[in-house]
Amino acid sequence: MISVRDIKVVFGRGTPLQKQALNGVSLTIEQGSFVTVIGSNGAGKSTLLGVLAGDVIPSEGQVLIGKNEVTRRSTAARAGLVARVFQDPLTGSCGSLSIEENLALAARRGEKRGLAPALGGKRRDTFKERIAELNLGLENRLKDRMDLLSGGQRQAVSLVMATLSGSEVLLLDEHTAALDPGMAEFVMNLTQKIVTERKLTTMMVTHSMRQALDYGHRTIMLHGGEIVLDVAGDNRKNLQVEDLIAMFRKMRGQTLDDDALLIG
Ligand SMILES: Nc1ncnc2c1ncn2[C@@H]1O[C@H](COP(=O)(O)OP(=O)(O)OP(=O)(O)O)[C@@H](O)[C@H]1O
Repeated sequence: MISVRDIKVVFGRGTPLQKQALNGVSLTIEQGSFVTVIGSNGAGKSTLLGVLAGDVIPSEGQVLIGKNEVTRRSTAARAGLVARVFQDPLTGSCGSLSIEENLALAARRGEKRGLAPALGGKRRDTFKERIAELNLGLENRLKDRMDLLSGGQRQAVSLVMATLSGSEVLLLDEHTAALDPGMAEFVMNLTQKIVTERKLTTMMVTHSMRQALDYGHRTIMLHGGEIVLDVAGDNRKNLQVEDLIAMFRKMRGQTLDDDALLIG
């Protein structure tokens, strides 16, 4: 479960560039619920993920992950609670380490022990099984360096890594935006499968209105650091991509020139 209460974030306080990125955001996401997050550029989406991951410490408000109050805990201190997959396939895994070394590190996230014991025979078998489930043939390449993989393969492995330490919260920051459409769909279907099987409480930021409505249980829209739309159930089922685009237009008070991008 994730619960944020009246979160306020101000960047560059007291400078001419002062920016209120989040302005009193409150949100509760039940255990196992998958929420998609949309909003125009600068709406505060990444800042909200940062508040949950620990990159951004809010000036006001409270963040709870499960029963843990983590508002002021560093990213490292909450690493065992929260897993994250980024837009750039090169972020979040280490290119110069092998696939299995990356998996071993991910399995030990939030712990202090070294790498060596993490790569014992039993662990290796588990990694092999988990990677084989991707059906990408990577189970025979566990000793290959991570930077030999394509962007899509790397995101698929990153998703497996995100589930290895037992974190119950998964944060996805436009994790398919850099992939070609076919690979993006593969990674999205994989995401849905992993989230459902492992009952992960998930928040996914996307610029694709289609993805926002097709995946998950609930959609929120941020604008100007505030939640301006929060839909689930039948209300969400009845919502069309065109409705979301119309809301974007209304919020921005202008015609979008990148509708095609948003629909994709
Ligand atoms: N570290 C920072 N220092 C100063 N301003 C920041 C910082 N991070 C974000 N901002 C500002 O806060 C606002 C919200 O940014 P944020 O990155 O959360 O938006 P976003 O909705 O993720 O946008 P995008 O879709 O463009 O990624 C923006 O005006 C941004 O310029």
